[in-house]
Amino acid sequence: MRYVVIGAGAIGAGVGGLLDDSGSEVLLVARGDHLTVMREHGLTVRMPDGVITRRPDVAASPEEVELRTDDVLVLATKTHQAAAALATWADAPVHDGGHVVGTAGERLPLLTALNGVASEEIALRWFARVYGVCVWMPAVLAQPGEIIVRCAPVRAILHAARYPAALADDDDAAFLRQLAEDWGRAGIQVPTPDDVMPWKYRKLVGNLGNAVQALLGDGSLGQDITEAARAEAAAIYEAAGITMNSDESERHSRDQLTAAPVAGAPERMGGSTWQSLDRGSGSAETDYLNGEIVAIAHRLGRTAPVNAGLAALVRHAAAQRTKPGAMTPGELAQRVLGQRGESVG
Ligand SMILES: CC(C)(CO)C(=O)C(=O)O
Repeated sequence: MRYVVIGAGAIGAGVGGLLDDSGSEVLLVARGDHLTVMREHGLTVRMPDGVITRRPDVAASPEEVELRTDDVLVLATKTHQAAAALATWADAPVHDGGHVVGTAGERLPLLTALNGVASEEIALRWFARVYGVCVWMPAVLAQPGEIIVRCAPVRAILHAARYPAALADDDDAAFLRQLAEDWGRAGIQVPTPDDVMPWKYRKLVGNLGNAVQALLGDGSLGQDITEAARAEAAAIYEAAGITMNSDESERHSRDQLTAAPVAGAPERMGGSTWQSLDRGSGSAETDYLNGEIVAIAHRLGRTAPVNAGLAALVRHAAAQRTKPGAMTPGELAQRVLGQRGESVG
């Protein structure tokens, strides 16, 4: 199988670089300076236990790629960019023996390696075979062409399953076995639960703190605000009848993921929302993290003011290209908790 990674940022290029290094065929789709550097100098992945520089194939768009029937598409953009990326790739022709045998949307499996719980439904609009992925991979795009992967020897844990789970058949099981084998050689564990969504809903609760970390610049601050966002999510999940994995099973599944210092890594590094603000990218995926809780609440005729407040502040910070850490814990608590509490850090 060849892995075509659409959106080769921290997660996509991290996975792609490791797969390429362990003998899988890889093609990375990226843009801007990151693409230029990878084209000219290759992709460098720094890890706690070593550095690799690889030269996987790279491309900017489907026009530069001849898709094949053994391709697997790995979507690794942020969720707010997913629809545009998938619409670009869905109609790309797939070739076999010199003939076009269909489109990517009809023929190729698509993995949604993104945070949040929305990308699977988004993908079904264009792709017939969707596999949801719950991504645990602490990684940073440190500079164009260079990714920091922070864990060793296991680099990442990516639970994967057919979406929707009820469609899973023997072909899906065989495909996921092959995937787990290829990715396992790269140090990426791929557990294959029957249904990945309880994992993704649990991970989403963890990711509700990304906004707080990005706004305050430091994940150890504003714990009370993060807890309030998570408590609000738990109440909304319960009201909506959404099941998620227990804290214990999640902790247990991540037992083998150990972060360690990486030589040459920037001193200050945060999660994905922190990285979006730090890069001044103009947008962040918070509307699909904290905003997902707001959407579930609205579906029930309720509100989720803490998560709505965090999402609005990150939207504003991203649009203004404000760097992480522009707010104090007290200011943030005042804005999102109001009279309910005052964060002291
Ligand atoms: C926790 C982590 C780093 C794991 O993949 C993540 O989900 C994020 O940065 O958003």
